Amino acid sequence: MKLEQHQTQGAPTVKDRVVVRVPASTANLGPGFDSLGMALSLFSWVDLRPSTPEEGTTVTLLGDQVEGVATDKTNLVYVVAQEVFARAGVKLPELHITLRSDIPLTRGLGSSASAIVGALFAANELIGSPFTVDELFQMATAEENHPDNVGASLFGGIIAAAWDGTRAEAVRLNPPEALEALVVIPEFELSTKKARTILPQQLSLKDAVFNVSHSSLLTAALATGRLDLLRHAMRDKLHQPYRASLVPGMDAILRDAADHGALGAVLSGAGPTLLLLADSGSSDREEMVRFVTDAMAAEGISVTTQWLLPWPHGPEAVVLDSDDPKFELELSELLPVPAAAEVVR
Ligand SMILES: Nc1ncnc2c1ncn2[C@@H]1O[C@H](COP(=O)(O)OP(=O)(O)OP(=O)(O)O)[C@@H](O)[C@H]1O
Ligand SMILES: N[C@@H](CCO)C(=O)O
Repeated sequence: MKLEQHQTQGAPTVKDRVVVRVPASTANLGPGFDSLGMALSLFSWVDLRPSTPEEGTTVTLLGDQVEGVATDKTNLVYVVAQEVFARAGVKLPELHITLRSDIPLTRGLGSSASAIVGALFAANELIGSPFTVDELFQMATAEENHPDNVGASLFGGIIAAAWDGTRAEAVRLNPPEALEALVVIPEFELSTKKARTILPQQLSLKDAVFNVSHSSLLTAALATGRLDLLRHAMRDKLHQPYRASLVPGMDAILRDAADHGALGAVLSGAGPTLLLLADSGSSDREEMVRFVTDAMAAEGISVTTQWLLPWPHGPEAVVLDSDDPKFELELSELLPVPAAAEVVR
């Protein structure tokens, strides 16, 4: 039966259920601090259904990676969804929220950005999509305070973005065909807040020029498929040198990864995950994994390594009426983890 009580005259018809799958992201790509991002083939899911005042708001968490996430109205997804409803003039104070994420929390793989983008996208779909994707991008950037992770999760592929505090702009690039990524995820968490506090407030002109030039070179290299330039172009003097003390083993990996088969290596977002890019046609995958595992073990840190692909799509959504035979299916049955073969660029 449809939830007629959520339809009011002149207001959009509220849907019964929306499930969204959103990709993870890696930000900065080295020199492109707060401006370059790439979506990755690792996912989180947001499932929204309107609830009643009697049932109230519920938050159900699925899987290990969302352990510890708030299950009351302080939950990021609830808060962001309410911002969408408020802006649209729709009242939906009670929600049934189900969250699954395969993106580890506070590791530099954009878990908060995927939750924000998932909440914005699902909430917008739930009330009949009053907002454009650009409007969602503006809201996501204001929420996260930088456009790199949210832009990648929202548009897919690689994005070059800028935010002046009022308006965000982004250009999406198709990832080069042969590009793949090895993520090296340490066992410890590092909050973005802590990893930003350690940054200096001022930079020398020399270091600023270094970053502007390398970020420009990297963007052009990615746009034209010049993978041979990544080793040179992915260097950074704005954030990584200052964050190195928070991630033991990082210096050695960034310095030597290219000698062990990587195209380039960087801190993923605010860390502590490290990202090594590779050429699927020529890189020695086993040697790369051995190298990073040994380098981190030498510092007493155990890591999980995972091979991922640049993911070309933003959020994908399924909108369901309560009389749909699929209505009771779990979110990852509606939107399963895609097979690698589905990555068509
Ligand atoms: N699926 C989710 N649902 C609700 N809240 C989430 C979810 N995923 C992440 N969060 C919130 O985001 C916080 C992590 O944000 P933080 O910016 O520190 O790390 P990150 O986004 O994983 O890394 P980075 O921004 O460096 O890529 C979590 O502690 C949690 O509060
Ligand atoms: N650009 C951001 C990404 C983390 O959210 C940073 O490096 O702090």
